[in-house]
Amino acid sequence: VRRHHKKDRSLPPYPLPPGPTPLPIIGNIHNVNISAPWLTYAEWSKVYGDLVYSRFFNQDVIIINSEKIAKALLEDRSSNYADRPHLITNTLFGIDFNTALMPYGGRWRLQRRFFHQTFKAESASRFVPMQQRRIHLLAHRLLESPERVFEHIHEFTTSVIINAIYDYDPVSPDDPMVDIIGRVCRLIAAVNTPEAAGILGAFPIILSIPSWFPGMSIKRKAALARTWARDWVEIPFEHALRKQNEGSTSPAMVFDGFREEDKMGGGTARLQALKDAAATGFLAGSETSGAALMTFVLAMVLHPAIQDKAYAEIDAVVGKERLPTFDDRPSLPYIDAIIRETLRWNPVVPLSVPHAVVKDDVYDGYHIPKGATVMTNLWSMAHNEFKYPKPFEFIPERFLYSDGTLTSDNVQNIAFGFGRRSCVGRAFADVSMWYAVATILALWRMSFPKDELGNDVPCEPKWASGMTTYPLPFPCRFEPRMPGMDAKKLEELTHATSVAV
Ligand code: HEM
Repeated sequence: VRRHHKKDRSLPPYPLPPGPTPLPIIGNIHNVNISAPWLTYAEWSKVYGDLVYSRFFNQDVIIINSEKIAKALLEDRSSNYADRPHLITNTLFGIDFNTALMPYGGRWRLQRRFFHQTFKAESASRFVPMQQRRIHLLAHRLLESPERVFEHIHEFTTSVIINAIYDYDPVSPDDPMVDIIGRVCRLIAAVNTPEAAGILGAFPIILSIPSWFPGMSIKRKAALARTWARDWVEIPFEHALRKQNEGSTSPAMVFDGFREEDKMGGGTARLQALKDAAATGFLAGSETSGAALMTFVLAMVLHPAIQDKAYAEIDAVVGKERLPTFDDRPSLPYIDAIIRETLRWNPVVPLSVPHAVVKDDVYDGYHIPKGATVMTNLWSMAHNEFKYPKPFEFIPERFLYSDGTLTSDNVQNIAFGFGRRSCVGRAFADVSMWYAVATILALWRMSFPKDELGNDVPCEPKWASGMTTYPLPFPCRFEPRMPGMDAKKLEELTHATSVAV
């Protein structure tokens, strides 16, 4: 009774934002569509408005469904919303080194600085020749085995980021270095479900049950994940150290970090921060860009008329004697409109990465409690029908003025988040996406497979669910657009394509 009264006395003077009525103990978790929670939150916003309060077990959760509120809180009051939720599962699985998941503070700042010095737009431009080289390799792979398009996309996105971070150039789609990271991510994705995270967060005592106890296999898998996570941090870093000692002159995040260390005098904590940031970047950069490109392929297969418009633009500007280079970008606005629409149509990180509130706040007469988890519903913002009429349709023209030039809406927030924790790899991702989209459209016509009468056999794509969402591999056809295309002709085309700087 005393506790109850004490709680009453300390009730905030402002009400919490409106939201669904929670059940005792579990809160609102039973109402959420676990495979696509952003859809539930979008539904809630229709009933309760763009700022919604809910509770998952004992955790306060604030959901932001509009760009206006996201800017007001995450950007205008950025330091108060730059924390991340403290999840017990991050330590359990050995991924608490990850820049994207770590609390706001000195350790995060150090890691973010390493990212910034390598991936800010001026520095990221050093990677353009490497990105161009790897996209030409993707073109060759597509010519050899077009039916493995999604594997080739995965190889492209992982290879550009692992090159940019560690100066490591994978030689095949199943390169062992790439798999060092892939295997731990697959293991964690399989066991670290939102339900497991919610229950373990609310009742951490469960973790004191021995791992041999029925139902506690999560502890055994977590021990394996911790070992593999150490390999993920150490093994690629050792490769970069070797390359540095051999005198490599390629640009790479780890080398930039070493140079910074020489200036600052180094130190164990700084070296560890560099290792941890590098390992984070590999994960953060590969799956997201791959997800966006898989969405692009689906959109193209569904919209042959959009491909035709893109072909007309590319043929007029680039011609058929070479492939697009980054220098062509200003003359190819329709390609950029397609990329923006891809990122809007299916924001690949639909709920962004959750933020957390540093201290109590008041917004628009509502109390935002300290420690609350903040979900930024980027999906809702991307499907705001006032800003984007017919939001479920794929319409690149919404980003073009009637004279064909690009509008000022570059969907950066919707794709890459708001405030101090927004994506630090956006400039690099932007170039990789541009190269992939422009080169694929220069070379290929994409469609659904055909039946014996030559009609399209469309399929209903299934979507991956998790922190990133994208269409799972689906059957599609890649036919060369240029007559007589073979390995020799492609080689001539890539040879004729000067390296953009
Ligand atoms: C199309 C590709 C990409 C998309 C859509 C994307 C999207 C995002 C989003 C939505 C966030 C969360 C922002 C927030 O918390 O408000 C994020 C964070 C982050 N991204 Fe990306 N990203 C992409 C590519 C990359 C690349 C290539 C890198 C590495 C160079 C990268 C590194 C990071 C890091 C380190 C964070 C955490 C930032 C922090 O917590 O301070 N991302 N990204």
